[in-house]
Amino acid sequence: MFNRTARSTEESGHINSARPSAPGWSKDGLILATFIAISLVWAVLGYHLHSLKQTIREQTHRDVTNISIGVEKHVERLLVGVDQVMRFIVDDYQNDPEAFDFAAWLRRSTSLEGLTTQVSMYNAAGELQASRTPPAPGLATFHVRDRAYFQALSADPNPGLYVDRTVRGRFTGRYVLQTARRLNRRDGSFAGVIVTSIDPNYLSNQFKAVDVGSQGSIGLFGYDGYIRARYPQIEDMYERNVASLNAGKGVFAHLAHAPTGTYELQSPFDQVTRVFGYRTVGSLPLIVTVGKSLEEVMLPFWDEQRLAIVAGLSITALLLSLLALRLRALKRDRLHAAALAEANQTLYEKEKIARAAEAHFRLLAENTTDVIIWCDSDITHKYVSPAVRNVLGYEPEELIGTRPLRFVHPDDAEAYARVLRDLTSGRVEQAVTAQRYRRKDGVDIWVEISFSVTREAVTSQRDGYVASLRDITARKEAELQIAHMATHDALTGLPNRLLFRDRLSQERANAKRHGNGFAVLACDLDRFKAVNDKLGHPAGDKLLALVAERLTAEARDVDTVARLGGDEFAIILSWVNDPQAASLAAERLIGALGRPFDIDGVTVSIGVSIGIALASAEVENTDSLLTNADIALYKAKSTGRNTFRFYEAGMDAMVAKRTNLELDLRDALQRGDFVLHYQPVIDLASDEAVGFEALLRWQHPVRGMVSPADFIPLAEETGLITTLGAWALREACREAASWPHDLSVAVNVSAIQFQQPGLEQSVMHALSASGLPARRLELEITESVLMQDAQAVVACLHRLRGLGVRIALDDFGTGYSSLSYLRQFPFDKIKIDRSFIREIGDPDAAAIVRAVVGLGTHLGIAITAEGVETREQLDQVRSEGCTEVQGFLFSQPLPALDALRFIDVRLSSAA
Ligand SMILES: Nc1nc2c(ncn2[C@@H]2O[C@@H]3COP(=O)(O)O[C@H]4[C@@H](O)[C@H](n5cnc6c(=O)[nH]c(N)nc65)O[C@@H]4COP(=O)(O)O[C@H]3[C@H]2O)c(=O)[nH]1
Repeated sequence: MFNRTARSTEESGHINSARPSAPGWSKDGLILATFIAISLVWAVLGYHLHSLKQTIREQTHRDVTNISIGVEKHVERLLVGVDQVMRFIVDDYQNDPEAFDFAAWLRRSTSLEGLTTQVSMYNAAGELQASRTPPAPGLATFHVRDRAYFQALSADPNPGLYVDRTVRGRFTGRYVLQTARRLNRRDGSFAGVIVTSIDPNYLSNQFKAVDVGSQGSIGLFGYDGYIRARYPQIEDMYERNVASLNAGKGVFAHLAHAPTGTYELQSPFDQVTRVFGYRTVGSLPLIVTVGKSLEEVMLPFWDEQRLAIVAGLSITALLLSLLALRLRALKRDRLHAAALAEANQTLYEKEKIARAAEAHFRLLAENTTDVIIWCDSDITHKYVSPAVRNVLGYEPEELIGTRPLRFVHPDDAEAYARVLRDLTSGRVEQAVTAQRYRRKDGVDIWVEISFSVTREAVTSQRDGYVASLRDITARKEAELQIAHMATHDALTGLPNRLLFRDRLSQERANAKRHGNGFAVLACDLDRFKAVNDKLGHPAGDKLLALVAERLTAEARDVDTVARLGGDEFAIILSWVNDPQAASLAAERLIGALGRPFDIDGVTVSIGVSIGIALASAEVENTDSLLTNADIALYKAKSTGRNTFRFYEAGMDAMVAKRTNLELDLRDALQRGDFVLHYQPVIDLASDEAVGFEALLRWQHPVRGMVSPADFIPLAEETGLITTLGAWALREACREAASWPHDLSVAVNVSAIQFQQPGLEQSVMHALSASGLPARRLELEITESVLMQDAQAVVACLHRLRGLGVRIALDDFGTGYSSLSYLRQFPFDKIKIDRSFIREIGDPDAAAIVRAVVGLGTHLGIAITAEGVETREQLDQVRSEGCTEVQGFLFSQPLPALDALRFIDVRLSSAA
């Protein structure tokens, strides 16, 4: 187009002096032609502006449609992910309501953290049964019978997921988006509901990451017209019904005609007119809207319009001048023949005008940020505007004579060639396409190109194409980022639960096709919580990232390593046909995570427990595979950690039994089913009771008295020992404060209590609350306490000793390197384990007791013999030099009242 103009300019310059000006033109004809030309110029400019406006508008409609697809998919994945977990919980509950363990589900479903603020369960009367976070004191009796979801789910025996309004939550008073599912009893009757409270701010923040311009908006609505989440947020937005606010013109008016589409609307909230794309969210009763400000997207248009008006006015002025000149020339022609020279001059002026006109058109093309291109009918570049320097890094001249396909990324070349074929074959008049272009500096960028056919003015034959090309990399990257965010864990970059489940389905399809097996590994880090508590969350995050690196390094390319949430990872091992291959892989993973980690200069050691479920080509249900791997993981953790176990049939029942015991234990703590019994400690020099050892008893309403040997390990494993131990300390000190004659009380302290913060506070609190002098309290610890972080434990023991409390080493002789522990901390007492006393008739056992007594005497430590049952044993431990004894020979552990009576009897018999 521009080249053609240039050529004609040269030709007219050549005839300028030779050809008389427009012979045969009448005055009226000239005036008419000039006004037609002016009208044409304005018509062309008007048409150009009109089509540009249309293009921007249509492009914006396409943009908001594309972005709304991304946002809709993202929201759907999030909500379906939440619902998936709820469906698992509902299934698990309905399979066996009695064995159902809500707490265990919550621990396993850490993927809900962040997105959700609460997961809770209500009975058929709408009363709270359990929740992830306990209600604030004073809220314990609220009910949810008035909630819409409760009423809907209790009335409908077969409802799906119920998505409620965003309302103020009962637990926190903050706005939450509640989704709920119905729980049935075995007979199908209504048993209650499970409710997940989603943080609408979480969704708003995700929307914020999407580029919709500074005045754009993204909203999530329910079919009821209420806002579920929106960015930017507006005051009271959850209370406003958008359907009635925008009656007849908003998203709901359009939704009545089609589930997806676009529209334009002035927002009643901030009066901004936006182009909206809307879509229903999968099968959920929700709609997303994505809006871009019309004013914002039209900015390039207004610039272009200004330029066009300037150009139009200039051309008009020039044409009018030309007309005036021509009229004058005509007049002179008629006056005498010498007017020929003047007419030539007029021609020259005309030439100037034409040049100016071209210059103005060129100005238009050269001042837009889009690259304007004209190609001939062969799609060879004939004109390229200077904006190409910014967009592709080439000089315009470098592109002249080249063809577009040369610059396209090889992966996009085929699709692009198809579009160009559609144009050249005449199938279409216009085309808009987006693909990657390679810049001159080798960087690939995303560009969008709109082609329109141009036609020769006189014949209307196609003679080329005008194209405008713009850089849309930022928009594309935002779209790709949204897709990535929805399927990957932000911290480690590993696939998240959603993608993991997808890969699991693919793996199953592959296995079916090829007849191979595969394995699912559920991995849980050991001692991760301790690192997190001790070094803080940023250190915990770094550790998780390093763990992800090591797991990925151990896996093969065909395997999938995913982070399911918290310290929970999962791996799909492809093409695994025998357990041995899975064992080897698990051993490698345990070895890799067993090596110490360096976190900002601090060396940290953790471990990993792994549950393995093997899948054959016939496996039907991929969900059960992960559940089975989880059950095997549970078994691995309970049998010692840093190990792996395969899933075996029947494990579920065993896990359920253990889970029941754990639940019982938690209930017992709340009901106060624990008591302390007291076993007297006898001083061998005076034969007097000098104190009592406090021993826990569980008075179970059904099982009767449960031995601590049965429940202490479980309490340690579940962390309940911290609460239980603190209670035992308070209770023992309270009881001992009422004993006469400075009798002391010994309390067992578990190794786990040393790993948790707060042990010293518990001891100080028990002493100050009871008024018991610290010297009358003795803490009994076992060697296992010193086997953990010995330095930290010894420091803690010193601080406890600083309070005046005495420290005894319990069960001495049952560990591995007992004597070395005696060097680490100056204990006040050693208690020789009763297994040695039972065997004391045996010369070897007697020799060991003698050695310990010798060591104790040498270090000035009192020695207690535990489990003395017979007079012979008493005589022997006395002759070996023990200073104190405990055992059934004197008394079984006694309830508190009997212990007091025991003291009275001893005192009166001594008197
Ligand atoms: N066969 C026999 N046994 C005797 C004799 N004299 C005492 N015993 C038993 O030996 C155990 C001594 O406690 P332990 O070694 O600290 O061993 C305790 C201790 O490790 C743990 N435990 C008990 N109460 C607590 C507590 O409050 N906190 C912690 N962390 N552990 C506790 O449970 C273990 C078992 O406690 P119990 O079943 O009460 O068992 C007690 C006691 O009843 C005897 O002459 N013959």
